[in-house]
Amino acid sequence: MNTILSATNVSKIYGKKGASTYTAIRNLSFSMKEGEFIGIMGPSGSGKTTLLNMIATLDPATEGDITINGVSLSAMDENGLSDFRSRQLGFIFQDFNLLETMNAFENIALPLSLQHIAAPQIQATVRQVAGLLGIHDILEKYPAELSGGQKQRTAIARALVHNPALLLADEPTGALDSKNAAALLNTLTELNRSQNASILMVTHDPLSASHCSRLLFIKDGAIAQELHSTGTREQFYRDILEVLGGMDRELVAGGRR
Ligand SMILES: Nc1ncnc2c1ncn2[C@@H]1O[C@H](COP(=O)(O)OP(=O)(O)OP(=O)(O)O)[C@@H](O)[C@H]1O
Repeated sequence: MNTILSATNVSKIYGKKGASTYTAIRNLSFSMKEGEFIGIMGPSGSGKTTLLNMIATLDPATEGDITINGVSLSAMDENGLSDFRSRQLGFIFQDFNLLETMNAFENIALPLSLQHIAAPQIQATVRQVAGLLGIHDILEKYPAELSGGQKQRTAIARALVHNPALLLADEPTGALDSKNAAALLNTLTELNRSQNASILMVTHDPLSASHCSRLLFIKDGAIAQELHSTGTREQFYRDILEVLGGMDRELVAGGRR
């Protein structure tokens, strides 16, 4: 299996040298194979969003390098990164980020329209992805006319339509009720299994995390622990709670020192 993502000795230091600086990610390395569903967990302020932003090509690493689909991010300039982002990455945001003035079809088509792909091909691709997500009958509707679940499926379709190498999700269930959260996680799991989609998801929620095949626990900007799903999802959920309990106990003990 191909390596889809590798981070090598990556550090992120906020602030200018000489002035006060803060090391949010320190010398972190990991790699991800095509078709993995990786979750990133960790306490507030541990560096999860910082790491995701670097992988998303939105913020450069201060040290080290990130390679996605064989391409080194540090070797590209702003234009190269922007082009790479729109072709190789798919984003699922907590609040969907659908454009209210466009209907579902146009929202889903956006990544393809930006790449100037011909209209007949856009039609065919959007309809195929909409079929995969069961939303082919709502394509003419505007976001205001969609249910929460339909908005979420539209957002996933938009993240997938250009067949990205890597799907990035930041707390994707954060704004959803438990029914829609479960539906979203089932959809991601299904995409991972049936389409071999590579998914990297930041989450605080142990239940969401239990859908992943592997979890990285970040603490103080470094990987403190890794957990693989080997048995059932229920067992994985229990293992996650155990690790989180251990991290909480350490934090409390650290606070008492
Ligand atoms: N632009 C910035 N300048 C300075 N420090 C920053 C900046 N962005 C983040 N930080 C600091 O880096 C650390 C990691 O932040 P980050 O947002 O990555 O944490 P997180 O794990 O995603 O937290 P949360 O779970 O609360 O979203 C925090 O201590 C934060 O204050």
